[in-house]
Amino acid sequence: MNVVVDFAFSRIMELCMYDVNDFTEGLESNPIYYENLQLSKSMKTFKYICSNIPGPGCNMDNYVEQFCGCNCRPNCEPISCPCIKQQGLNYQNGRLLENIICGDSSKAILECNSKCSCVRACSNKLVQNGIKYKLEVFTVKNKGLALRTLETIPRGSFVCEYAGEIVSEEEAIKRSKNLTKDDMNYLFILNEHCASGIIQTFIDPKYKGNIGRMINHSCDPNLTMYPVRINNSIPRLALFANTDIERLVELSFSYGTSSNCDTGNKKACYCGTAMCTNYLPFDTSVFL
Ligand SMILES: C[S@@+](CC[C@H](N)C(=O)[O-])C[C@H]1O[C@@H](n2cnc3c(N)ncnc32)[C@H](O)[C@@H]1O
Repeated sequence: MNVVVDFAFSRIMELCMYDVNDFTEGLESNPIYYENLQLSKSMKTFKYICSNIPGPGCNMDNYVEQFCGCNCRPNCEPISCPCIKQQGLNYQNGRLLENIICGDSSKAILECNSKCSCVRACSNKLVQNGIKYKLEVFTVKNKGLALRTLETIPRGSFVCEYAGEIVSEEEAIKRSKNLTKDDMNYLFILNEHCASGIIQTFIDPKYKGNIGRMINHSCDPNLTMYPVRINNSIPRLALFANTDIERLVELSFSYGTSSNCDTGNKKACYCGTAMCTNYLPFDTSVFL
């Protein structure tokens, strides 16, 4: 009991002492700095969270711990661990497997969970252990704020999640209705194609979110997003390096493929890559 109290006390002390320029308010294991930035109005009421939380309309039934745990100790072996055997191997040496990076985007990534007996450093626990690389928020012409790395990130490494409030479709539509062409859009709609149809997950880090909300779109991105499941069926949107990323390079992922709107909401893309399609991808389904 004392240990728990001591731990809680030292955590409170840590939080009281976090650097004022730490975007994560001391909540991530490494501070993520931003200096001399013009923060938009919405940033002043923004609350940092490390991973998804249920927002308005979220189905709480999906939030309970749903998966069984393994009894592997201390680490999991691919041939014997039931979690790995269920969905296949995901990581090797702390990186996403090459065959997943090279295109098996349909593979379900299931990590060991809080019911498992394996250690925190288990080879099947990566996303849940949080951000490892030193990152920095900075400003880019025409794109607003952005995120870059302060150290080299090898291909296949986990960088961060795109985390926010999980909201219902109705709430997503409500939040999108008031957006003008000039507003930044943070709502991400994940469409997962499965045997029973398309499962949609609406993640909005506008008011409550993690550092992933600072990452801009690129038509030739250096990060790729994979849905990862840990304790329940709600996907965590994990961003992995799809190439070696040098120090000070801006991090980017593709917001999607569709730019199928003629609603006047089309927004110019300033990713500046040779592959640029000139417009940001745009999912019209919630902009009715
Ligand atoms: C998730 S936010 C990214 C962080 C944002 N730049 C900020 O300052 O908070 C998405 C918004 O950033 C801007 N953005 C992202 N990528 C862009 C790009 N390639 N070109 C132009 N604007 C971009 C758009 O306004 C978009 O709606």
